[in-house]
Parts: sequence; structure tokens; C-alpha cells
Amino acid sequence: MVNRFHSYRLLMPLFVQYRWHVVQAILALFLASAFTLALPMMIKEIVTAAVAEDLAQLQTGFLVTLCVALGLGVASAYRFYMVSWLGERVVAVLRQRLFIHLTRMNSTFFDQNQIGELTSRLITDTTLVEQVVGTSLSVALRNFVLLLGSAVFLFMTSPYLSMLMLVVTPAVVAPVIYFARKYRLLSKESQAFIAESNAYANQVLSLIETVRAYQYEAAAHRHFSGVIEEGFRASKKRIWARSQLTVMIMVLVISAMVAVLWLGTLAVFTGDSGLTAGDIGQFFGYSVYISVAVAALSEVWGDLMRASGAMSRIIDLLAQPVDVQDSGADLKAYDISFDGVSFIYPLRKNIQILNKVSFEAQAGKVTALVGISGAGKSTIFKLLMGFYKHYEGSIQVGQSDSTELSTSGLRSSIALVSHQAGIFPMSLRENITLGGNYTEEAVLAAIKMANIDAFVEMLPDGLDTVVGERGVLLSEGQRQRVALARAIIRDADIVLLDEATNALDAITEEAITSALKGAFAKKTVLVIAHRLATVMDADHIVVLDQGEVQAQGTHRYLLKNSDIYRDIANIQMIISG
Ligand SMILES: Nc1ncnc2c1ncn2[C@@H]1O[C@H](COP(=O)(O)OP(=O)(O)OP(=O)(O)O)[C@@H](O)[C@H]1O
Repeated sequence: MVNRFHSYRLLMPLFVQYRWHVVQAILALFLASAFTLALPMMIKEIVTAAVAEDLAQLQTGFLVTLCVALGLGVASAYRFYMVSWLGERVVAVLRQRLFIHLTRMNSTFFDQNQIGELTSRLITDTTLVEQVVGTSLSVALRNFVLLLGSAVFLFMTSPYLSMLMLVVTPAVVAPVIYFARKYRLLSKESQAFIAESNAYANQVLSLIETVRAYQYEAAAHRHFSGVIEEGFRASKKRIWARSQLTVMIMVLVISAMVAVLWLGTLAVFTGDSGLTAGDIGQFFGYSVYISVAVAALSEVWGDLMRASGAMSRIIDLLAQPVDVQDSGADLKAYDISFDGVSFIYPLRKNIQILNKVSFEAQAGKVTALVGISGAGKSTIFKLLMGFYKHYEGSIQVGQSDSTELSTSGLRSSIALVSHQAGIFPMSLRENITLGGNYTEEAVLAAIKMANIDAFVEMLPDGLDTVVGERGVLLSEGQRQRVALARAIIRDADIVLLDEATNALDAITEEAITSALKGAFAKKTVLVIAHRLATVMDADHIVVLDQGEVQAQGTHRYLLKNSDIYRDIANIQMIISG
């Protein structure tokens, strides 16, 4: 249990940061508790005055009770505001921190973790934390104070009845603890079904076109309904356990209280213990508080446990090392050379993806990587970008070994257009500049060179039109041209194009290629392309086969000397011819 609550350390720095709010929340909480605890005393005053038929005393009693009630209202509202503020603030800070951290994780981390699971941590886990800080913690603390205060006043009111109460307490608490544990296990089970159904729905909806094309709808409905029904069965068991728990608490607590009060009332009648009717009223008030506090504590206990799980997952995530290391030299020259580079992906340790790959790509020249699918071409780009660092051999950029370069410096010198042209749900302009500061002229020049200027003119708000999932949907070719504009405006010294024009028609591709030639003339350009026509003019072509360099040279040289290259060329001539 100590371990479970260990995860609450996540909140400590945040509570320190917002200490004035915490102090005010605690003050308000204690104030509200004090007013609450004063109420049974007022009952005693009123009952005593009523029994003594003292009207003046009775009126004062009611007046003070009214004031106490008012004070209780104001203090409770103040506590609610402060505590809810803290909950919202904490979750806002945690979400920002988690998002920043996630965007800085390395590629291996993303290979190992599903995106759905990560976004669920970002939203669901932090929401649980918010519930805890904004509600459960304060409920727990309030009821704990109420429990302690009531116990003290209970003893002060009547030690005799309190001792009786103590004797019956284990009979009430033991079965409640047993049922609460059972309930917790069952609620974990139903949570698991919720997660499973969420993951499945996410997957199906994101692949909706494949679902429709293969008429997978009916099977998908069956699968989803199956999981939901399982979840319902688990929830039914959980709510049944909860109902048992409620009955148990109610019956046991009320019986215990009735028994104690019965004995107390008897004691008033016999007059042995010096108890008065007012004492019984006050005692009753505090015992109601105790039972209410116990019930509330058992209620929030589960929430506190669940949030503890969520917090330990957040702590684990924040503890993962981030990718970018900013120490190291900056780039000055931009020739690239791979020397005997071998590489294995961390999650596929049995396959040698690159095997002693050596080649050079010079500044001011275009170097092409060709080879059949899976040969390792994109992997070479990933190593150049520093996405994976545990390769053998050496990668030189300029005069430096790439491991000695600062990762952010290296990446700011590279413009990458990968074969998945990602579009963010924001304006076209923001999609092109991606947070960079560029003049209007630079943006216009980039969209012209990438051949999307005519398309932009047709959009309702031009460059400020929102595109992507929340706005105008772009075709594959339009997306690719936005990605190219992104690379052009970056004006980086190294340009990596991975199938950057494969979704374009021949005429557009031709127009863009000649525009790019001008834009990238002085840069170190590396191109991956399946269509040989795209790379025939390259200054240097590297032919890869199953992770090895099979041959390299110019188009003309390779046609003569590389069987694989000749085969690819022949097949493509046949296909296009
Ligand atoms: N993140 C990864 N984890 C494990 N294996 C991977 C990962 N990415 C790629 N691979 C594997 O590495 C091999 C080379 O992939 P790579 O993407 O470099 O090939 P490619 O030559 O660019 O192929 P294509 O032309 O189809 O894009 C493939 O067998 C692929 O399955």
C-alpha cells in the first residue's frame, strides 16, 4: 500500500509550485470542518434549552446555528473553488509536460509503444489525476478531519458510549474491508475491457476505408459487441459487489448506531451515567458524522488507488530518457559519408538491416539510393537524422563523426521529405512553416516552387485555410507538395527526399523536379526513388540489396555493371513501354 501511494510524489513539486493555493485550500477545509463539527454542539444547546423550556436560550441556539451554517456554506464554497482550481491547474501542467516529453522521445520508444496507448496516458491518466486532486483528495482529507474531530468530540461527549462504539467497530469494519477489496479487483477487470474496446474502435475507425473495401463491418460489429458485452458482464459483477457493499455499510453502521443509542437512552433513563438528553443528541450528531466519513472514505479509496496507478504510469513515462542531446559541435560542411555502417533495429534483433554500408554523398551533388522494397534505403535516412544511434561503423557529416554533433544542430541542417507526407490539423501556412519565422515572400516562393500556388488560390482562406482532419482534406499529391514546400522553405544544407514525388502525375513531377534542381543546387541532396526515371540524372547512384551496397556509380556505369540495376531498369522500361 505504501508503494501504491508512493506515486503521489508526482504531485509534490506541483503542490510546492502552487503552495498558496494549497495553503488556502487546507485552511478553507479546516474552517469548513470546524463549522461542521460545531453543529452537533448546537444540537445539544437547542435540546438542552428545549428540555429546560428556556425560550431565550433556544432562540440564541437557533441564531448561532444559523451563523454556523452560513460560515459552513462560505468555507465550503471557498474550499471547493481552491481545490477544483488546483485539480485543473495540476492536470494542465501535467498534460503540457507529458506532451513535451512525448515529442522528445526517441524512435525506439515509438517502435515499442502504441500511439493510442500514449494518447490515452496523455488524456485518461491525467484526467484521473485531476479527479483525485480536484475531488477525491479533498473529500478524503475533509472526511479524515471530520472522522478524527468527531471521534475526539464523541469521547468528550460520552466516554461510556464511545467505548461501546469502539467495541462494535471491528464488527462493522472487517466485512466492509473484505467487500471493498473484492470490489476493487472487479473494477480493474471492467477497466481492462474498456481499454480493449477503445483500442479496437480506434483501430477500426482509423482504417475505415479498408473496413468498407473488405466489407469487414459485420465482423467488426461482432468483435466490438463481444468485447462490450464481456465488459458489461464484468461491470454487472462490479455493481453487484458495490450494492452488497452499500447494504453492508448501511445495515452494519445503522445497527451499531441504534444499538449504542439504545444503550445510551437507557442510561439517560436510569440516570446512572450522568448522561443528559442533550448529550445523546450531540453524540448522535457525531456518530452520524463518523458513519458518513467512513462511507465517504471507502468511496474515494478506490479513486485514490486508481489514480495512484495512473500516476505511476505518468512517472514511468516522464522518467524515460529523451532523445535530443544538445551538446556537441555544430555543422560547418555538408559532405556525407557512410563507412562500414551496420545496423539492427532494437525490436528486430535477429535481422541485419544494414551490413557494412559505405558510400559518399557530396555537397552540391545529387546522390540516389535505389533498391527493391525493404533493402534498407529509408533506414539510411533514419540513421542520418540521428533517430537511431547504436549503429556500427561511422557516419561522417562534414568533417565530424555524426555522434559528435549536436542532434538539434544536425537536424536543423537537414530538410527531410519522407514518403508519408504528414499534415497537421492546422492552417496550410502553419503546415509549411512548422513554427519557423518566415516572411510572406518566402512562403509564397516555396508554394510556387512546390507547385501548389494555383491550388492555394482556390482555397476559401488561401494559405490560412485549415487543412488535415479538421479542415480541407488534401489529396496524396497535394500533401506531398505541401511537404516539399516545407523542405524548400527550411533552406537546409542537406536535403533528404524519400519517395517525395511518387504520388504526383508525370507532368507535375517534371515541373517540380526542375524547380527543385534550382532550389537545391548547392545542397547535399539524397534521393530515394523506386522510379528510376526520377533518379537517372543523379550524380551518383547507390544500389542497395538486402542491406548491402551491391554497386554504385552513374546511371550509365550501373547499366553496364550492376545486374540488379539493369533488371530494375529493364522491368521499368517494359512497364512504362
Ligand atoms: N522501426 C522498425 N523496427 C523494426 N524493423 C524495421 C523498422 N523500420 C523498418 N524496419 C525493417 O527494416 C527493413 C528495411 O526497411 P526500410 O524502410 O529501410 O526499407 P526501404 O528500402 O526504404 O523499403 P521501401 O522501398 O519499401 O520503403 C525492412 O525489413 C523493415 O521491415
